Amino acid sequence: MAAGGVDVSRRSVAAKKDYDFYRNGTRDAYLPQSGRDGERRQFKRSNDQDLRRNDGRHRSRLASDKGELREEAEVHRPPEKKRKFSPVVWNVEDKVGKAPSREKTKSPFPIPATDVISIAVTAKTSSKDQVNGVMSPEPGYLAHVQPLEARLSGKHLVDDDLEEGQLEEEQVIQEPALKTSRWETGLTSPKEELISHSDNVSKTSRWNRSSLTPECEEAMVSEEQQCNSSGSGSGHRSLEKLSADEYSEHECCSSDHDELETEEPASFSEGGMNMLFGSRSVNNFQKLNKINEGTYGIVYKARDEKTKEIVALKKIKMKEDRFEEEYGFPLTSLREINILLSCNHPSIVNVKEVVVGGKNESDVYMVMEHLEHDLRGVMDRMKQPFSTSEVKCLMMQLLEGMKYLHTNWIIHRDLKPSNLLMNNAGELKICDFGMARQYGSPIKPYTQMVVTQWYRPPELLLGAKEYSTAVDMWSIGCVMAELLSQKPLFPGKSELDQLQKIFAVLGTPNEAIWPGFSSFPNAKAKFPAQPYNMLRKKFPAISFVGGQILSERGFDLLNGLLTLDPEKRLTVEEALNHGWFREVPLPKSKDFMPTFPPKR
Ligand SMILES: Nc1ncnc2c1ncn2[C@@H]1O[C@H](COP(=O)(O)OP(=O)(O)OP(=O)(O)O)[C@@H](O)[C@H]1O
Repeated sequence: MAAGGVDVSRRSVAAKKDYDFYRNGTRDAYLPQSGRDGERRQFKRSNDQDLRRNDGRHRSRLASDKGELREEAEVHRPPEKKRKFSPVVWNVEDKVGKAPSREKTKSPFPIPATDVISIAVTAKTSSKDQVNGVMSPEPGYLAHVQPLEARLSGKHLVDDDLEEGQLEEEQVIQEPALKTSRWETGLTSPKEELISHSDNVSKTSRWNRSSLTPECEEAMVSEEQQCNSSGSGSGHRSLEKLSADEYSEHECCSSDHDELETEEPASFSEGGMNMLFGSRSVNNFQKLNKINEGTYGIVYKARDEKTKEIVALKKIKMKEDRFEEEYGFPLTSLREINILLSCNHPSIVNVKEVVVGGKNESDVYMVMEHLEHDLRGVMDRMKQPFSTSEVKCLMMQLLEGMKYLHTNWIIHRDLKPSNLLMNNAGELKICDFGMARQYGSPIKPYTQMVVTQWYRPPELLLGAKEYSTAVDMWSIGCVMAELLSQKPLFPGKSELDQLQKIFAVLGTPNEAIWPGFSSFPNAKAKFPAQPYNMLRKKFPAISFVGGQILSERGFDLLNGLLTLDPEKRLTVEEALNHGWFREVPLPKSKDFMPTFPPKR
């Protein structure tokens, strides 16, 4: 194989042999029928097209041509999913760019002013950027809690009064609308239908935009400063300016700082978000010990005094300094609560309710099911890596959870071992949805400053602004590698170092390997030429020293997840259907997964 000029495209038949060599280090070692390509071919026969659509991987085909988009949009509607709550609605008003109508959105419930807890959701423009919302005066138990954005959205779910002409264009462009939300199987109750709206939402809000897609989520609260204030936020800088010691901590990741940078400037009037009316007090819980402290919250183990159930309480860290550019309730937490309240899957941590109180009356806590461990802690304490069948058990659960999210148009954007909880019943659950967001079509530019650096895919490191579910699949590949070897695969010290580490193992890409690579903003950096894929060396099929081995199929799955070109990277469906999970050793039953002593 000629170095540097090899087309290793998985779609290129002509280059297949070279490609096999590139992937495996040797031509002979690759057995297509038993490997992933075999699996993928088999899998694709059935519904490859649908899967790709469900997985948002066809984004590059979403051109601006309206006719084309209509066609795409029609097939984009995801299947209905079982969720805890049906409607999650963002700026439904904005589809026609009109100011909200108070008549239509007034809550039918009388709101006792004294009982309302007001939380300022603010951002760059501080006290100006506040949104009001009111939840119904029902008890704050989960079954009655409406997703927060819905409470904030300030608009009836379906605006029947919209003029046809006004909607038409948006419908053509962005069919998978939340107007007919993917979670909306019909409006379930008057309470869900009616969302009160603040008098204070400005007509000139930048969120009054014409979008019906799930990205409307962005529209509800200003978020510009979320990332910059975060202790772990890395902020976006060019690769050239980065040096290794700028990353003192590997867990650097920031929020959607610039996701709305193309939006109009915010203009909001004063207000409060009266969203927690009726929520229980945190005094109903006895705090037992602090489990962990993250960027956005402090997590406690606690006991529900009433039910005696052990739970995890995540206290949302408020941005308290009014003179800072942002203060108030962090958008990331709002997103996290909303998404987690909506999700219902065994591999996704269950948020039971939101409670308030504590030292400050306005403290907000998420009440979650409690899991004893996270994978980071477990791996740090294990004497040897998980066995192959244990890795399969964990990977299956992770992929099932991710399939649920991707099918519901949610990208997690921060998958890493510390965000994968595990209990002594062998269950794995995905947590920390602070970075998660919904996506839609056409894909809009999002911030690339997501995903903790070690688990961040090359397209983000190279500066891609348009991305989708493939970013999670890369992180899953990194997690799989770490589960097998018990050490991080790409522990980069800076973004540049991160890319160099990736290319050193997977090969330096070029236009043949990854069409479009050279047009990424950060692709101009001089990367050392590495023409071969060295991944197999790290995960050998045979070990003479008794180390972990990875079968041909296992390697094929790992290599498919860690594919540089996101267009060619495995989708969650493809990964789940991979033959590795069906070959011996089979995935271990959860009942037989190892248990671990509690953390000290
Ligand atoms: N439901 C839970 N049960 C037990 N432990 C949990 C639970 N949720 C979170 N934790 C622990 O708390 C840690 C931090 O939680 P989480 O990641 O949600 O906080 P965060 O502030 O968003 O963190 P980050 O800084 O990564 O964004 C997790 O890594 C995990 O160890």
